[in-house]
Amino acid sequence: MATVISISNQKGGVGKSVTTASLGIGLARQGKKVLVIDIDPQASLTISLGFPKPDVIPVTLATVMSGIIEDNPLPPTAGIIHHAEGVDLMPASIELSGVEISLVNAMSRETILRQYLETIKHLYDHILLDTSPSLGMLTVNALAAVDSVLIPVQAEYLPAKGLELLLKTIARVHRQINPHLEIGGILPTMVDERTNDAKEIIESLNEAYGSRLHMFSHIPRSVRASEISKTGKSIYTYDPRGKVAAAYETLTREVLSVG
Ligand SMILES: Nc1ncnc2c1ncn2[C@@H]1O[C@H](COP(=O)(O)OP(=O)(O)OP(=O)(O)O)[C@@H](O)[C@H]1O
Repeated sequence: MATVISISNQKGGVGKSVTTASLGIGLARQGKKVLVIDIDPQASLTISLGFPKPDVIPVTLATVMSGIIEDNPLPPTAGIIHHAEGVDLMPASIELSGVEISLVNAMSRETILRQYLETIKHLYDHILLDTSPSLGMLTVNALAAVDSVLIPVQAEYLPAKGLELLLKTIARVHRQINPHLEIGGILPTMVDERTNDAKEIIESLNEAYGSRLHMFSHIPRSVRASEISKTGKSIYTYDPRGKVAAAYETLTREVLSVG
């Protein structure tokens, strides 16, 4: 039965999609069966895994979730695409923003995604959810369905209030909808190792959260990593000897070691 992790932060551009793809493919390279699910209507994970036009994909997460909302579910594996580097992908498209609106009036609106995962969890070792930069109903659906949340934080500005808001939302979902929900930890991303600013931000993240949250080893910034979304490849094939590939391999080991 799969462990389910969401990669979440309502701040945009912090490395959620790159982390989901790199951790997912990292786990697949360790022989694990992995499904990555794109829960962002902007579909950046889908695009970065080599589908530049998500709106022409016939079955996406939007179709799957609509089926459950309308009480007419698709077969469990419908729409799942196999990526050349060993992971399965449930793609997103802009139609997901319509699903988010229809969720408002849906019965069991917080658990539609959880209902979907219950039908496919037995097929995988790990399921990773790439959430959108918001704390709306789609993200609540993700938090309601997962075992843990991994929080990428861009080590460029102090995250301060935004992170508190995310932690409060996680605490509320934990209390009201998903008592199994845990915080896996904070992942500092895009760390410019040459600057003192980045080191100071990692230190202040440690001071503020280190005593109550796990801090994963950081992911450095690299030009090669900023290029991968256009290639449809993972960092392991695009820049195999680079420091970002090595850092995501370390993250993969850290995630495996906590189960
Ligand atoms: N380690 C890195 N070094 C350099 N650039 C990176 C790195 N990781 C991600 N990027 C770049 O930063 C940008 C944002 O990354 P990504 O799309 O993963 O963030 P996101 O949090 O998923 O964004 P959104 O909130 O819009 O979904 C992308 O252009 C990506 O290529």
